[in-house]
Amino acid sequence: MPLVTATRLVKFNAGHRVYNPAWSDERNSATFGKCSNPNGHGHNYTLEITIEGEVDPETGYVMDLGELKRIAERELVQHLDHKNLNLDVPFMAGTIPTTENLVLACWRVLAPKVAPSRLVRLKLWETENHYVEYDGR
Ligand SMILES: Nc1nc2c(c(=O)[nH]1)N=C([C@H](O)[C@H](O)COP(=O)(O)OP(=O)(O)OP(=O)(O)O)CN2
Repeated sequence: MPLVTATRLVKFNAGHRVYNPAWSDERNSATFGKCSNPNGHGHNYTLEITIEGEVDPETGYVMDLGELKRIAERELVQHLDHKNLNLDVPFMAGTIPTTENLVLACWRVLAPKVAPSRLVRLKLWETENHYVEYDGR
């Protein structure tokens, strides 16, 4: 059977301070620049979620993208939206809240929830100018 991918976007906004707590303020500032501002800053994030599977002959769907939206909102968005990524989000605890660490955390949370489809790619936009991608490797 052919495998088809399907993608759903979800959006959330969140604040963070990008810094390594084991470092001095000077080293954080030299490494992370304005992103290490002690009072934080915020972003409007867009997460592109791509799943893969066989097309169900009865529905014509790989997976209902409305159902994928509901899963993503329940598992991710409600925990991230209007939150401080350094303080409020249990699945980000102990990590520097970079886009890379956030996409890895989103993968760990979401991958087990989309069966029998398979999560094959997450693309996370932090600003309109940059994004990271992860495919589970
Ligand atoms: N590899 C990464 N690099 C950077 C990350 C990251 O998560 N991974 N994050 C940041 C900061 O969070 C920063 O807030 C990004 O904002 P900004 O520099 O304003 O980003 P833009 O690309 O939109 O703006 P430009 O003016 O075009 O730089 C930095 N680096």
